[in-house]
Amino acid sequence: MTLELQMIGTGSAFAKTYFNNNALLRDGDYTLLIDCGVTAPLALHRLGKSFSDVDAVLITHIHADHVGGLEELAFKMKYTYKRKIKLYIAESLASLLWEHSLKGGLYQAREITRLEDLFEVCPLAADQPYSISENIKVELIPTKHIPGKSSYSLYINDRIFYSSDMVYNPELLKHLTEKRGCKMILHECQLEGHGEVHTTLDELKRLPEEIRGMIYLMHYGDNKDEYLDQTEGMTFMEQGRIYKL
Ligand SMILES: O=c1ccn([C@@H]2O[C@@H]3COP(=O)(O)O[C@H]3[C@H]2O)c(=O)[nH]1
Ligand SMILES: [Zn+2]
Ligand SMILES: [Zn+2]
Repeated sequence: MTLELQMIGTGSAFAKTYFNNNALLRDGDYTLLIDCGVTAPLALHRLGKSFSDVDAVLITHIHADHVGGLEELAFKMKYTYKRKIKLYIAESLASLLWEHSLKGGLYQAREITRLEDLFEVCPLAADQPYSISENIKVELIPTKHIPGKSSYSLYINDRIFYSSDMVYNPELLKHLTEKRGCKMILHECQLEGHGEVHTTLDELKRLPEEIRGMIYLMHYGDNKDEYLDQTEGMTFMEQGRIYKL
């Protein structure tokens, strides 16, 4: 079965010409939303879609470009579509997501007091594969992003690495490609400046050619087009395009 990946956004946190870096991963009729940032509702709308098309959501970490659309998702599911979808999230992040991010907007005395009142919460342990649908298997890989805060990359079906937000980690990319059969790398990419909490394009350019050939760049800034001929064989992911995996 061929999976389809469609980035509803490919932008960095504060990009304005691209939506937040969130994705739809489709397995036939089943649709997993990977991260749900502030711009996710509008991004879906622009593609002629809505949260009614989503069967489950997976969260990589708690930044607004990855979770800021969950309040709308939760309210729409509860009051409009009247269904509780699965929320896949690292066990270390579930209570933080509620207490530090969603409770302020979603809490309603008696009716909505916990994340479980809105979602079927599926806590994921790191470094273990989970079956999400018939043909989607996901493993969370803890990766460094913000000091002192947990953040996760995804390893999908033992062949696709989805970095989400992370600092440069060439050893991990080498390990995945050399020892774990990784064939495709969807990697965040900061175009300019120092990669204090992200991975820069200059850092990715240092990788061996055979790894660069597997890399699709995402989470980039508004001026991506200035870098089209400076990627050393890496490919910019296009927002909205459907990729067959
Ligand atoms: O120590 C910090 C923490 C945060 N930030 C900015 O806030 C953004 C939050 O979302 P993001 O993780 O996609 O990108 C982050 C950066 O743009 C930063 O530059 N340095
Ligand atoms: Zn981000
Ligand atoms: Zn982040």
